[in-house]
Amino acid sequence: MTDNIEIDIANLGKTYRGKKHTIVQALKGLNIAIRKGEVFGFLGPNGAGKSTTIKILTGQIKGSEGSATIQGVPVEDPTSRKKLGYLPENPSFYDFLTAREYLRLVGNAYGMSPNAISCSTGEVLAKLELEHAADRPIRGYSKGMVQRLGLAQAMLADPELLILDEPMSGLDPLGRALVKDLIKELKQAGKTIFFSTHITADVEIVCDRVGILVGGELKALDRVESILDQGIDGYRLSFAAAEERTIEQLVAVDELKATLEHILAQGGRIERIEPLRRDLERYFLDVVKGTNHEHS
Ligand SMILES: Nc1ncnc2c1ncn2[C@@H]1O[C@H](COP(=O)(O)OP(=O)(O)OP(=O)(O)O)[C@@H](O)[C@H]1O
Repeated sequence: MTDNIEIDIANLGKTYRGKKHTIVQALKGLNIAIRKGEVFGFLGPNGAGKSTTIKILTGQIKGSEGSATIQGVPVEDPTSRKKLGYLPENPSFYDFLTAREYLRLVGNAYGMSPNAISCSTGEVLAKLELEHAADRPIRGYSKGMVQRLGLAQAMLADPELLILDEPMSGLDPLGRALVKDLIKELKQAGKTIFFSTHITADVEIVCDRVGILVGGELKALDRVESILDQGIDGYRLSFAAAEERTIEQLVAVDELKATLEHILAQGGRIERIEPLRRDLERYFLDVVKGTNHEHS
């Protein structure tokens, strides 16, 4: 293990034993090393094993095989969670409390001083645009407000590492944009963020790397930039045949060379070659359907 690894997941497996002796292999031989300061998107369809991984990392359940460490400390050891902020998949709170009262409870659990709790509460409520509702019981909050309070409590103790299970879930477009900006801000402050989602657009904008989990197995692991660079599906070619107006044509990757040679041989003029990039959504669908075999 090197010093700049924040989360190290090695050969992690999880088997659930269900009713009537059914067995669900939710995770199989998972290997991921998350670097300090990295924003990592853990992408996968429903039932892929994302929450299972996160529950193991946060000590709520035990893996069946392999190991996981946070800052070198095994996740079975509660001290591994000292500098961790966590947002569960469906956060729920004592809804008779107000947000401010709830955050005081969380701050106490982190061992923060009353002064630090009060300062940080003001900051996180402002960042998540919940100031106006800070002194209202949580029971009156909308779903999006509850989700934002979940993020506020994860950030309260200014943790070095944030593990967020579907942070954009239940948020409207404004809420999603707010959370994406927040993740970018946390990254700039040097935090490490590991978050799960099944929405590729969330990953494309804020993540450095993405891991795609399907049926408990990691099917792809790469930098978002590299995925977007590799993914050229074809070209939009603009050319003018001798003395004629510009024509646009879609050309497959393996036909580009021959098409260009043909146009030039006929005395045509190439005006523009625009690569048609495969976005992360397309890449994700290809991986999930098993048509993409680029692993790294
Ligand atoms: N306590 C449990 N007992 C039995 N099977 C379980 C249990 N928890 C999860 N599973 C099964 O393990 C698999 C992985 O579930 P998990 O919740 O980790 O997926 P996920 O990727 O988080 O899905 P989603 O995006 O729907 O939240 C699923 O087949 C699920 O049914």
